[in-house]
Amino acid sequence: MTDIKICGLSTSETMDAALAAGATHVGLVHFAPSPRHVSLADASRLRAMARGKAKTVLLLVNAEIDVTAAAIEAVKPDVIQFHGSETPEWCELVRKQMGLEVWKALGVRDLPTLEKSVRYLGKVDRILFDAPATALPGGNGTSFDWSVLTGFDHQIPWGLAGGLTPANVAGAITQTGADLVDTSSGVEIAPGVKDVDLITQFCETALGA
Ligand SMILES: O=C(O)c1ccccc1NCC(=O)[C@H](O)[C@H](O)COP(=O)(O)O
Repeated sequence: MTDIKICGLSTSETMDAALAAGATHVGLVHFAPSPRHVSLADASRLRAMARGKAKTVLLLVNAEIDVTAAAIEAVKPDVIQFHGSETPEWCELVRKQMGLEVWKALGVRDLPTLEKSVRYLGKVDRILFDAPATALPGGNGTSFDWSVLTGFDHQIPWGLAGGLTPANVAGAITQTGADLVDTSSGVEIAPGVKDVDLITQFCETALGA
């Protein structure tokens, strides 16, 4: 069965919807320029709702070490997702020092980008293949050409992100064989405004694929 991450949750109502619909992972964005940014206090409150029901993924972008440590200490996520230009060495350091699951997002343009992921082998728990950064490092609602994934020798568990919606997620799973699908703007009615019905539809469709 494919794991499902609903990213960029910021309200109790939409967190409840994601948990009720069967999301395996819920994402909290702590990155001030994002319309989905949540404070550490709000992230901690939302994290408590998910405890024991889904894994909480805290998302940071090129954060300094003190900010990273403070965020992990405050929110106590199950997973930290790095969505900037964090190096394999940085990911490994955080994974060892903080003792939690570490994911690295990579914006995919072509096969060489996929090949870059191998540098993270043994240093992260999952690679998230996303569309390349545009206005924001992620959460832009754009897809990449999934055909580059065909035949690639994945050495690290991976997930698929970028422009996934209730309408295309089943096809994405069938085409790519992703172990995890991740959506943010595909379940929104405006940037940062999640919709309960779209969250439910996305999860139902992904679970049925
Ligand atoms: O969601 C954001 O606002 C965001 C901001 C900065 C870095 C990453 C961000 N999101 C990361 C995610 O994991 C998204 O779910 C992923 O990029 C897919 O987004 P979308 O194409 O909107 O479904």
